[in-house]
Amino acid sequence: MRLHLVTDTRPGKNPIETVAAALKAGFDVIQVRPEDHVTDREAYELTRRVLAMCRELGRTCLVNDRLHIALAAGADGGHVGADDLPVAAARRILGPGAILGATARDPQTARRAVADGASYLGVGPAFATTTKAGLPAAIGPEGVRAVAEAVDVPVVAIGGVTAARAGELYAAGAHAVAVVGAVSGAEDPYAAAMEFTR
Ligand SMILES: Cc1ncc(COP(=O)(O)OP(=O)(O)O)c(N)n1
Ligand SMILES: Cc1ncsc1CCOP(=O)(O)O
Ligand SMILES: [Mg+2]
Repeated sequence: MRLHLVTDTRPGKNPIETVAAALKAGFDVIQVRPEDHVTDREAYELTRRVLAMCRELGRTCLVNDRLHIALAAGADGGHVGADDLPVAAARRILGPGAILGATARDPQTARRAVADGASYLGVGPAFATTTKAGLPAAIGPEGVRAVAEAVDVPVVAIGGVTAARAGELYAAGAHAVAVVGAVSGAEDPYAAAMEFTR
């Protein structure tokens, strides 16, 4: 699970086209991240389509925030952060076998999340991003390293990740990087995704 694509469901974006490009380029994990304006029905239908695409290639499909949709669609797991269900509650809902990601920006939060049942940590924003508003300052590769050294689960660096800068994050101990804009905002999403797999 070294390359995660997180879907972009903002108006004007085409998440299915971006997911297809990322899968073709070799991304291992797709996280369906429905924006707030997306209804549960739409999020469910998007997840079913993405899951079918992942299943064909043996890749992993996760759902951000909306764990009932992860369960209903039969996805591999979900991801929660500070404004979502607590990690322990999310684990109870998803069950022991599911993949459960949790957001952590510092070692203390990271250790707590792992103790509560997280199977990987989403860590960031690694670099400045315009994709999500209201985030704290970027923690940089050194912030990612601090979390990676504190836990024994995979760390997934997120936020402002480009193909050019992914190497710094792997070098800092990130097991994987998660990407939104660098692929979904590209004129040619497949070419952009291939930059990562190269
Ligand atoms: C891999 C990964 N890491 C972090 C996040 C962010 O989750 P969260 O803090 O709950 O913010 P939202 O994505 O829900 O806006 C993530 N989605 N994936
Ligand atoms: C959801 C989220 N959580 C922290 S940064 C981020 C958005 C990352 O998007 P991008 O890859 O376009 O910077
Ligand atoms: Mg969330």
